[in-house]
Amino acid sequence: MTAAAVGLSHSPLIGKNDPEADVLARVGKAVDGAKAFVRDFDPELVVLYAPDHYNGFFYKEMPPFCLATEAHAVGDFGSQAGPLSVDTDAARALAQGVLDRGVDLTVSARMTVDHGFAQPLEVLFGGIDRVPVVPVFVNGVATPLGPVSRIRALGTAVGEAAAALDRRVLFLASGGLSHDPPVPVLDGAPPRVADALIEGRPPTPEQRAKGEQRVVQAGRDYAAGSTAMIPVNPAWDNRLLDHLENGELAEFDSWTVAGMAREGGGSAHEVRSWIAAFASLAATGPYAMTSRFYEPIPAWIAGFAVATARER
Ligand SMILES: O=C(O)/C=C/c1cccc(O)c1O
Ligand SMILES: [Fe+2]
Repeated sequence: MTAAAVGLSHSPLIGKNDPEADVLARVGKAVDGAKAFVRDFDPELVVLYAPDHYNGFFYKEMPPFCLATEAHAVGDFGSQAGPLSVDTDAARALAQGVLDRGVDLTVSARMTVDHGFAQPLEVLFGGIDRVPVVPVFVNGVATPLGPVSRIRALGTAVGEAAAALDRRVLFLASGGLSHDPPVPVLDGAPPRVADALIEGRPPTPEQRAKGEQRVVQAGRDYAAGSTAMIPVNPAWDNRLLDHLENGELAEFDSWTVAGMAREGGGSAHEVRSWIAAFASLAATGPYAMTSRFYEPIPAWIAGFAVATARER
């Protein structure tokens, strides 16, 4: 088995609320580097760790993580809609392998995903149906959240199970780093919002457009500095990237949910996808980070990072 990893921040505001041209050019160069890395690695299977933003997972049942044997994207914020090219046999094998290793994985035979999954597949592969993929939802938004050590355990178990597949496997992380977008919170929500977060009734096109416009406006406010949201935290983000680069994954076990939210904002928990992906790569052997890009981009409500890594 050969393994590699890519971490890529997502933002639904890309292309809708863009920063200055020089920032865009630097991001474009980093993304082009990641694309070349992926092309060169030529994965036979992508294990994609990503969060959801109340499009697929709701409080009626909210697992800490869940692996899909089939998945379709809703197409929020203009992302691609439709079925993902899930490798169902590989997904079943990984699910069994993770459960055999004592991690209580939930499985979905019809997962609904949003831009968190669609965007990295579109950016790196040109579409959500171009490469065999095993989607793994990692809750990074809906509290309560469990200890980060369990995410590391999930990533390790997936990596060990993937090693048995004897294929070129790319572990791909979508999300984070520090950011505090206006994703709704159940605690204290008015009854109508609480009901939507619990039941997950699909929004009408008008409701979806209104919700998306709210996020676009929040990005404008964030960029203008006139907001109550927790600012992007480059020091915290770079500490995370340092630990990933140095293979110090056990360091994350002492990171607390409250501390992460305080330092990185309500959606900083999306870094769980990164921790899972790098734990998977580490489980296959020693690795080296081969590229690392970071920039705070308030217009996208994102501590925006792109990193690539492969086994030594
Ligand atoms: O409201 C949403 O669905 C998502 C918002 C958002 C904004 C910026 C960065 C992210 O990672 C997000 O999920
Ligand atoms: Fe997100």
